[in-house]
Amino acid sequence: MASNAPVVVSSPGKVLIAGGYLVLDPAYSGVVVSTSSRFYTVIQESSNKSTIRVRSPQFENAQWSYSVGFEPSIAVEASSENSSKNKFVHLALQNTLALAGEARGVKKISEILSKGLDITIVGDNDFYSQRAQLEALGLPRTLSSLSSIQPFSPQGVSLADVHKTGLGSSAALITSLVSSLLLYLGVIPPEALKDETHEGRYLAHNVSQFIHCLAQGKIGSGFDVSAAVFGSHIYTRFTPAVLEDLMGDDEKRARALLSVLSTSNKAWDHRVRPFALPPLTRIILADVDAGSDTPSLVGKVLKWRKEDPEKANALWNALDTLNQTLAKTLLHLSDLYSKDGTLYTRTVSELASSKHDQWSTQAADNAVAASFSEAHQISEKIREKMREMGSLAGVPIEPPEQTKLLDASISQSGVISGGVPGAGGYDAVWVLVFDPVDKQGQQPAERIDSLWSTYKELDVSPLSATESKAKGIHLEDVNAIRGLKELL
Ligand SMILES: Nc1ncnc2c1ncn2[C@@H]1O[C@H](COP(=O)(O)OP(=O)(O)O)[C@@H](O)[C@H]1O
Ligand SMILES: C[C@@](O)(CCOP(=O)(O)OP(=O)(O)O)CC(=O)O
Repeated sequence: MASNAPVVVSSPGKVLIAGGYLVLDPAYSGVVVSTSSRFYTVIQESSNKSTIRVRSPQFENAQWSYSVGFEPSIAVEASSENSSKNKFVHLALQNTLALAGEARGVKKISEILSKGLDITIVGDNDFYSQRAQLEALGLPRTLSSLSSIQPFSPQGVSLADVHKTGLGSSAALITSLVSSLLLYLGVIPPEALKDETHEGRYLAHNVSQFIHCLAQGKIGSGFDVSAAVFGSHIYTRFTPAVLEDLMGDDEKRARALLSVLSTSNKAWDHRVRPFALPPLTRIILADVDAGSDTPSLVGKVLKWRKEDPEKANALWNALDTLNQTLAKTLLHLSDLYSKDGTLYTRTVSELASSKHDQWSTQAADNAVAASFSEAHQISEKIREKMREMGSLAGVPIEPPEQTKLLDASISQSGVISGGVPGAGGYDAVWVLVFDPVDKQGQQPAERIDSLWSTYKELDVSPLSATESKAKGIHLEDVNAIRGLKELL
């Protein structure tokens, strides 16, 4: 695929709307929504022989040079002149190039790299808190203010100091970087990034999943990488054993990269089942300025599960049933839309201007209203169980401050449901609102926007993301992405 035109590959961020903690266990599944906010990797040919230069122009001190050696095997070495390190980028280059060498032969890869590469990486503004930008512009923290910030806005800090919003920057970054390299080096064809079921996409998944685990130093559930590759879906994790051999030992890694990561390796047993939010709805995410440390929450919940397996398993089974019912109900709404779009569209317009506790009148003889009402009730039960898990494990999964914010949000007219994403904690919430075709009067999204921007008890800032319907990794045209070409 090496050519003079830049290769641009994007990958979306994620929100785990149901299945936090449970998704760590292959016996359960999580519902993950991919976001319109994406990471973009641009690869251009350079004139520096066997040198790879990587830039992240949104950050200070974020330019790294690597030399590539081909004898006795492919080795990517960071230049001693680099003023900072980027472990994620370095491991992605080393392992993707090594795998490409195995797949296509080292000679072929050295030919492609004979001119060197210039790589630019950027993430949409949503991945990093825009509070400082809004303040500098004198703008309130609203959805419309966010649209006035320049794309890929410079953060004025180094990567180590940036405030992340929880959309999974490292998973989206690794996935877009690995996929763009696989494409550039001719390991996968462009079709792999267009066709949802192409084998090349599965390879991009396995390689990205592995490199992300290696960079994080642990084998996580992988729902974030999976969302970056496949878009919104119901995710069941892979058994960690598939990656164990590659994790520690450099020797084994050098010998077995392709055989372990190959799509023909039956040990990859993750499952990706279709999911999408219902038509005429919109997810709205908030970054709450009160951080939580996901690994420490996870550690405590897993410790509790080990200590009190009977209670924990009963709670997890009950939660899983609710999570799967929520997914089914939301998917059923898409079916109802396909069967009778007129009824669906009219019902959404009606429900959009009333609160959830008033929907029961319509629900009696209207399947669309009944399903939305059910979705509301199930997600409230999920919140209840997540709070129960938090109090049993002694961790703030949906702490009282977040309960208050969510209750105030969900009681607005036209709001279907909400919760704390992923591991929960203090740092984020999501809500699902109606987005009707006929937009008369104040819209549900505007109600949320106004509630959050005047909310006094927590510092809440919306993100601009909606659900990405483009299924995961996407091959882009550099001219079609606002603000991208100017950064190259
Ligand atoms: N724009 C970027 N350019 C290069 N590397 C990035 C960028 N954004 C994030 N990263 C990499 O991802 C790492 C952050 O990973 P992590 O703390 O796991 O974040 P997250 O929770 O968002 O996935 C950074 O240290 C850096 O290596
Ligand atoms: C607890 C979990 O199941 C979900 C965590 O989801 P988050 O979206 O909260 O994760 P971070 O991106 O690390 O903040 C752990 C896991 O599945 O890895």
